[in-house]
Amino acid sequence: MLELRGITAGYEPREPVVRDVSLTIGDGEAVGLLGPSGCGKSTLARVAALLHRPDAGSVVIDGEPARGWRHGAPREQRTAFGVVFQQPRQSADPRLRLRDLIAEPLRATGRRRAEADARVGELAPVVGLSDELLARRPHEVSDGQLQRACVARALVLRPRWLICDEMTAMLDASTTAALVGVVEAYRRESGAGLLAVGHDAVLLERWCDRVVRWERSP
Ligand SMILES: Nc1ncnc2c1ncn2[C@@H]1O[C@H](COP(=O)(O)OP(=O)(O)OP(=O)(O)O)[C@@H](O)[C@H]1O
Repeated sequence: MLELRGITAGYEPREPVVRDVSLTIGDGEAVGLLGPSGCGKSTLARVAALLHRPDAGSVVIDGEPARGWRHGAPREQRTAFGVVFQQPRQSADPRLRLRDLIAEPLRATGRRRAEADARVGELAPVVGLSDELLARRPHEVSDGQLQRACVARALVLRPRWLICDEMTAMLDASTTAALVGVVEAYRRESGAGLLAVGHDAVLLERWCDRVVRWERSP
């Protein structure tokens, strides 16, 4: 179970964008978070993935409170999360070929080249990337192709939890369907839970077991 308990968070301690929000995601559950632009959904998603330290409240992962944030989080907690953001170009190192971008979390956690190559070889067809695309750098591929690589990168360590922050906002209908299908296939096989943030009520209602709606900044 992933629990967000009484989270207050933002960028100015005196003006939090998220105030005292609690949300629980059960094992294997898919929860959608809908709300207007600027209400703090991405901020909460980043707190859930241990990427943003809240001003108050706690994140409890399978009964254990988060023991740090970003690189200060212990590896086993940090790597329990796979995260996909809206803008693949902002989260992709422009120097890396797609195959290295997907393998980045494996290299960062000290896995050998052969293991990384094998895992990338397994994931590339799942997300629909050919060998030729894997050899390209981000500026040589479309946003949809880059987002396919970012989804593979999010799955590469076999996370227990997926946090998808407007993962499909920039994508056409067929790439959206393909990537939601990839996430769902992974969840069926692994039992991972999901927090999917977005604006598209139709998509989230179809995708998730439960949708939480924020009307305005809580
Ligand atoms: N790095 C930052 N520094 C300062 N303020 C920020 C930062 N990131 C977001 N904000 C502000 O925090 C508020 C909430 O932003 P957030 O991105 O969490 O909202 P959101 O609901 O995800 O919006 P959207 O749907 O448009 O992505 C906004 O007013 C935004 O301007």
